[in-house]
Amino acid sequence: MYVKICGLSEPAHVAAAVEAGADAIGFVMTRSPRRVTPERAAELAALVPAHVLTVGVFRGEDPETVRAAALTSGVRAIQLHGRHPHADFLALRDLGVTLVRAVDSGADLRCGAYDEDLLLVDAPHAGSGQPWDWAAVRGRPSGRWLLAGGLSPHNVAEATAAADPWGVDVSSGVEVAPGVKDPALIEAFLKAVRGAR
Ligand SMILES: O=C(O)c1ccccc1N[C@@H]1O[C@H](COP(=O)(O)O)[C@@H](O)[C@H]1O
Repeated sequence: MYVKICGLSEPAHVAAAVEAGADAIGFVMTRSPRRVTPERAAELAALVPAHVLTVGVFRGEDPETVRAAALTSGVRAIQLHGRHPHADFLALRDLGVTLVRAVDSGADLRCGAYDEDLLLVDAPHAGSGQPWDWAAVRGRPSGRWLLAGGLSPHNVAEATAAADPWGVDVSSGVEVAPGVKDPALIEAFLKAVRGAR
């Protein structure tokens, strides 16, 4: 099971996620309690070994703004929330990074329908930490897709059993306060996922 830990802003928490075995690490570069500047994301991304994917998270920004932030930060993937049109994914294709389309369950759930590489199926309010009806998407997404939205060390096994995703993504569920990660919760999340299958 592929695991992304999102919304990191401190070197110690990046190290904790890498040490725990995360496959991908996200830096939020849009309005959020977890927001980091592209320059800060670059400092954090430099601490991440090559086998771990670095992801810049955006919501609703135009492709040129996303492009500039991705180039400054050096992230190797771009995650777009907010029902971006297909044209926005095509406009970023030449960057040569992994493109992640983040949607709620009412969207087109075919990974690749917008020329993205990964699909992320999230709660209606991304980053809110609110669990939702994960079972409702079981069997609907196609291709490589991540389940997100209200996951935590306590419920991720239940969520993966319900939705049968290719991977999972967590932010609030490994925090002690909005934007404040807890290394012990990051480790517990990875253990819960790896033990879930
Ligand atoms: O984390 C945020 O604040 C955020 C802001 C804007 C877009 C996406 C955001 N986070 C993403 O939300 C999901 C799940 O978060 P949670 O575990 O429910 O808190 C995850 O993909 C984050 O990347």
